[in-house]
Amino acid sequence: MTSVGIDAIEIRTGKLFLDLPNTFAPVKGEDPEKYTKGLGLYTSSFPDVYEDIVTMGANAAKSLMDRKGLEPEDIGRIDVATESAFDNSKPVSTYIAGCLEQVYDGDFRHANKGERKFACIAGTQSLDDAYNWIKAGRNRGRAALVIATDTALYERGDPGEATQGAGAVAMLIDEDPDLVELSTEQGYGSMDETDFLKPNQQFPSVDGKRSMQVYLARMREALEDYESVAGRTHPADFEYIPFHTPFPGMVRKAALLGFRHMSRDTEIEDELADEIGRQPREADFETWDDYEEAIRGYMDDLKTTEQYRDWYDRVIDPTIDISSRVGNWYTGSVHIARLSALKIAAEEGKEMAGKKLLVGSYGSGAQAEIHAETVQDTWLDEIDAVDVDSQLEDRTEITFDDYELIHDVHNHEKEIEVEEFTQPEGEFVFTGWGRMNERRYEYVE
Ligand SMILES: CC(=O)SCCNC(=O)CCNC(=O)[C@H](O)C(C)(C)COP(=O)(O)OP(=O)(O)OC[C@H]1O[C@@H](n2cnc3c(N)ncnc32)[C@H](O)[C@@H]1OP(=O)(O)O
Repeated sequence: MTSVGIDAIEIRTGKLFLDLPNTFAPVKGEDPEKYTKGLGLYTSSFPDVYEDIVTMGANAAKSLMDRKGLEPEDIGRIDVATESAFDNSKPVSTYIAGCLEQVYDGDFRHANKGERKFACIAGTQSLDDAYNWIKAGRNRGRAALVIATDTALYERGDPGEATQGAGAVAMLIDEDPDLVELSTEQGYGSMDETDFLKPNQQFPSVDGKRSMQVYLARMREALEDYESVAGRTHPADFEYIPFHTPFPGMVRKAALLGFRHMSRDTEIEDELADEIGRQPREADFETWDDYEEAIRGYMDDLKTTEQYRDWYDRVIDPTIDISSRVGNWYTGSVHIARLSALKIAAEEGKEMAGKKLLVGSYGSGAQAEIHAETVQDTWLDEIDAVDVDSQLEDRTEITFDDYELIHDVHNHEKEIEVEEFTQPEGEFVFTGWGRMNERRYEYVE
C-alpha cells in the first residue's frame, strides 16, 4: 500500500501582533491573567493593510514550493480551506493560483482547485480530499497543495475578540511523505449544532460557552468512533496529541477528558485509585446529575495528579506553544499544533521517527475528527527547514489604537484608508479591486 501524508509544511503569519495581557486586557479593564493563565494566550497575529487570506496563503505556498523545488506542473490539486472567504462563487484557490502563476514558469491549468468549508475542520477535510485523491490513483504522480488560511476576527466587543488571529498553513500532500503518514483509520463526531456560524455575515455569531461544550462532546464521539476501527487508545500510545486550538485553555479541557477516557480500565486508573478513587461509572448513579457531579469531582482531582501533569507536560504542552503566540488561525489551527509539537521535539533532540501522533480536529457547526499519524524518518530535515521563529519575531507590534484601525481595515462593511504598518518585500500583496469587484494582487520584489 502506498503511504500518503504530509510531505512539507510552511506557515505565514499576519505581520502585526497585539500583546493581549499588556495592551488589550488593560483597555478592556480585564485582568491580564485571564489571557496568560485562563485562555493561555500571549499575543495574536493580525494582517497588515495589504495582507489577507489570499496573500497569506500564497506566501506560505510560495515558501513551500521554493523550498521543495516545485513548479506548477508538479501540483495536481490546490485545495483551500477557509472560513473567511470574501467570494461566494470564485474559490480562494483560484486567486492563490493566480498569484503563484505571476512568479513561476508554467501554470496550474490542469490542477483541480476547490474551496472547503466546515468551520475550522475544513483544513483537515482538505487533507482528506488530497489523501483520497492520491490513494485512488488519480494524481498522475503529482502532489496536492492544501492551504488553510484565515483571518479570525470577531465583532468589536464580542467575547471572541479575545481569541482572534490571522495566518495560513500550506501543506504538500504526497506519496512517501517526508513528514508524517496519515492513518486510514478515522473517527467522526458530527451533529447539527448552532454554536458558531456566519450566516451571510463577515463576523461570527458565537455562543462561546456552548461552542466549548460542543467541541468537547464531538471530540469525545470522534475518539470513540476512531477506537471502533483502530482499537482502544492508551495515553502511552502517542508522543503528541495536537488538538484544534482556538486558544490553549480549550486544549487543556480536551486533554483532561481525553486522558480520563484513555486511562479508563487501564493500569493508570488502578495506580491512581488510592489517591483519587476510581472513575465514576454511570451505572453506579441514580441520576445523571449525581453522575455528572461525581465526574466533575474526579476530573478536578485527576488534573492535580503527577501522572496526569507529567503526561500533559510531555504530550500536550508542546502542541500549544505557537498558538499561544499567534491566536486562532481557524482552519490552520490544528496544523499549527502539530508543527508546534514537532518543532519542540526537534529543539529537544527527540527521536521521533516511527512515533505516533493522534490528531484531533474540530469545526463548529459541528464536527470533530480524529486520526493518527506516523512520523517519518526524514521528519527532522523538514521541521528544521520551516521558518517559524523568525516570522514570529519579525512581526510588528501594534497599539490598541492601531488594532482598532486594522480591525476596521479588514471589516468588509467599512471603507477606511490606513497607512501600512510594515514595508512589503518579496511577497504577494493586495492592491485593490478590479472592474468586477474582484480582489487584485501582485508580487512585490
Ligand atoms: C471558534 C472555534 O474554534 S470553536 C471552539 C471554542 N470557541 C471559541 O473560540 C469561541 C470564541 N471565543 C469566545 O467566545 C470567548 O473568547 C471564550 C468563550 C473562549 C472566553 O470567553 P470570556 O467570557 O471572554 O472569558 P472567561 O471569563 O470565560 O475566561 C476565560 C478563562 O479564563 C479564566 N480566567 C478569567 N480571569 C482569570 C484570571 N484573572 N486568572 C486566571 N484565569 C482567569 C476563566 O476562568 C476561564 O477559564 P475556564 O473556562 O477554565 O473557567
